[in-house]
Amino acid sequence: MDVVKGLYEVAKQRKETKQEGSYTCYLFEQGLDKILKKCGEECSEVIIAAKNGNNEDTANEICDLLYHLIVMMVQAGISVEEVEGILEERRQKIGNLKTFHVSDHNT
Ligand SMILES: N=c1c2ncn([C@@H]3O[C@H](COP(=O)(O)OP(=O)(O)OP(=O)(O)O)[C@@H](O)[C@H]3O)c2ncn1[C@@H]1O[C@H](COP(=O)(O)O)[C@@H](O)[C@H]1O
Repeated sequence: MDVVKGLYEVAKQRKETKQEGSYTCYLFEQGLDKILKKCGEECSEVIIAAKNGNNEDTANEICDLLYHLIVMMVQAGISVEEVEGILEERRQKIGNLKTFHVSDHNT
């Protein structure tokens, strides 16, 4: 989470203070639609890389996706602590597999 927090802080600073040549500033200038479009695009690239079985490419695409998700979180005002809290709550819970009955599926 430290790397994520560090990246989040940089993105927050970019939103507050314009910086020449900053891709993050460019995203904030373009707005939410552009940021969300990039999240979708990067998500598709993760899927294709994973399908192709190249772990190095997949890891790189995951980093692109994480970065764009962090920019989206800053834009929306969702803190890293908020996400961390939910993950921590879920970590306490085990046996999450929902039981499946054929009769449930047919209704
Ligand atoms: N982690 C990243 C990061 N990951 C990906 N990218 C950029 O995301 C872009 C995605 O590439 P694409 O080809 O999909 O997009 P594009 O064609 O360049 O642009 P558009 O499609 O959005 O118009 C590239 O320009 C990457 O450089 C990132 N840009 C910035 N960061 C972090 O943000 C920090 C601040 O960066 P700046 O805001 O540029 O100073 C950096 O130090 C990094 O830590």
